[in-house]
Amino acid sequence: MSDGASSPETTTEIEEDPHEGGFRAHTAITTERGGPRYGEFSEQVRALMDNVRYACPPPEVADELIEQLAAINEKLDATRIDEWHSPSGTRIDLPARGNITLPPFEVTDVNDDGVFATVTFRDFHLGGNKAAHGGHVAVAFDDLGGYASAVAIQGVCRTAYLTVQYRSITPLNTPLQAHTWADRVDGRKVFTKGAIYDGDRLCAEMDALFIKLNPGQQ
Ligand SMILES: CCCCCCCC(=O)SCCNC(=O)CCNC(=O)[C@H](O)C(C)(C)COP(=O)(O)OP(=O)(O)OC[C@H]1O[C@@H](n2cnc3c(N)ncnc32)[C@H](O)[C@@H]1OP(=O)(O)O
Repeated sequence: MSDGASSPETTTEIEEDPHEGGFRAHTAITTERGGPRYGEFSEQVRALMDNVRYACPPPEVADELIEQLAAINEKLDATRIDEWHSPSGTRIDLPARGNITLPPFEVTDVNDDGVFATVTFRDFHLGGNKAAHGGHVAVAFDDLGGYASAVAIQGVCRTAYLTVQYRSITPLNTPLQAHTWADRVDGRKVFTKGAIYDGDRLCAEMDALFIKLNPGQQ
């Protein structure tokens, strides 16, 4: 029995050696984890997060929702698995690789000029007065910057620092153009830049350092 708040005791570890450092698992990339409806499932969770951000449930509705959510959490708790085999983060066919903790993005191109993506901040990502929260903007940059760094240096990187210049309001529920690229590589260091635009308008810029992990490095 679980209260649904946290339940690591039920997380199933799969017996193999899935880890060689960083984010890299030995497990195969597959778009089949979670089944054919995992994308719909993720979208329902995102819709829940959006609705909760704006919801003001009257007490009787809250009573009902608490029961329903507790039942859902109990059901989900029973399906927990280790991070390497979880579909979230590995479903490369879905927005943000199926990771609902990231603002949903779709990578449109990866080439010598870097990574190009469309990112949409949703109601859940509200900072205030219809604008995206700056932290969520940084999350998008971290992931897409990490991607550009990994491509540039052909290895897994971790963020050493990441700064964001917020140039103008980043709107919600608007497909925005994101671009991240390796500006300079020096040994294991990838100096990476990024920008998010709403059409011609610059919303934010990133200046970051990603470090290529050594073999086995966490
Ligand atoms: C596709 C999916 C993409 C997903 C991307 C998501 C990325 C993330 O969010 S990672 C999570 C956030 N980051 C972290 O938790 C990292 C925590 N920090 C660390 O683990 C370590 O400090 C780490 C790995 C960054 C560097 O440590 P280590 O490998 O020992 O390197 P270290 O020898 O200290 O430094 C290497 C070089 O970088 C430089 N350096 C390291 N950190 C910094 C820094 N913050 N500022 C400036 N320079 C730095 C060092 O001076 C050194 O330079 P040089 O080679 O010229 O002497």
